[in-house]
Amino acid sequence: MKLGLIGLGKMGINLAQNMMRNGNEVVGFDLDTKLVEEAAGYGAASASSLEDMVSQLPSPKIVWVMVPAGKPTDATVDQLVAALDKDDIVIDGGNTFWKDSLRHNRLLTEKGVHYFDCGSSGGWRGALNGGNFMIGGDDADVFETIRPLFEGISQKDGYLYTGKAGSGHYLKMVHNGIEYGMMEAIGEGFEVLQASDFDYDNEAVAKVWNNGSVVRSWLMELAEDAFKKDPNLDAIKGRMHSNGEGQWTVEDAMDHGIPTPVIAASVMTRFRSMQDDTFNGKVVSALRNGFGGHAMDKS
Ligand SMILES: O=C(O)[C@H](O)[C@@H](O)[C@H](O)[C@H](O)COP(=O)(O)O
Repeated sequence: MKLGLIGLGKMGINLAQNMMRNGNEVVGFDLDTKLVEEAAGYGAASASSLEDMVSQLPSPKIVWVMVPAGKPTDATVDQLVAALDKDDIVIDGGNTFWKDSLRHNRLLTEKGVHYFDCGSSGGWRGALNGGNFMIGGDDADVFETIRPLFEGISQKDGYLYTGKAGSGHYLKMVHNGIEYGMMEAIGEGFEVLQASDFDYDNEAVAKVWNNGSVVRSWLMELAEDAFKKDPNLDAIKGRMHSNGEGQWTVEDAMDHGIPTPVIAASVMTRFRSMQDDTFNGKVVSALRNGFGGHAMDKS
């Protein structure tokens, strides 16, 4: 099929190649013209604006949005509401917060445009070679018209139509909550090994665990790769950025009264990692000193 792709960053440009390799025609658009040229080098048709991209598509038009979640996706959806017509299709492949997806669904549906919220997993490698997709959307029949696209760009059994709008991005949010907890457990385990009385080779440990152990996994393979390049990760800081999905998972769990201590702790640990010092620590230190005369480290 022929479709427009907005957002040719590291996910989008790889997805474009994957789509074209699987028999689709892609019209690529990005605010960065260099990325549009790069996509053209892989065989995508170029668009100079979102409207130009839309004008190059046959009806019903299919547009895949692959821009950062939040304001950039909001702005893109607003433009698409203006540029598209009844029966056109929008697929948001980004990590949009599911309640924003519901709002986007409302905006597009009012115009008769079908909306699919698609959680995309597997990183840039998956986008390029076969990814994993969780797709929500109110109209199951319309999903059938875009199923062949997912059949081509996914790993075998690597996509799922999850039901009504919002359910795709919701599922991806929970996936990422799990991802936070798994990575935190791996990180903690290696920190214990680092501090132990024994002399472990991190790469060798990750490697042996990747061959038949219960904790073998893609994340452990990525750990093995990282330790191979830098045995004690001396070149990087332990600051853990986050895009929000772990936090959203915990917030939604709390709304439902569901305890998620592992995911919650992993979110808090990420936040703590971004601070050089804490006011909390200063307060506790001052209190210990107050009641027990315990030592305080001066700043
Ligand atoms: O499944 C995936 O392929 C990843 O989860 C991907 O979506 C992305 O790398 C995360 O959004 C990072 O999320 P954090 O920045 O919150 O760790």
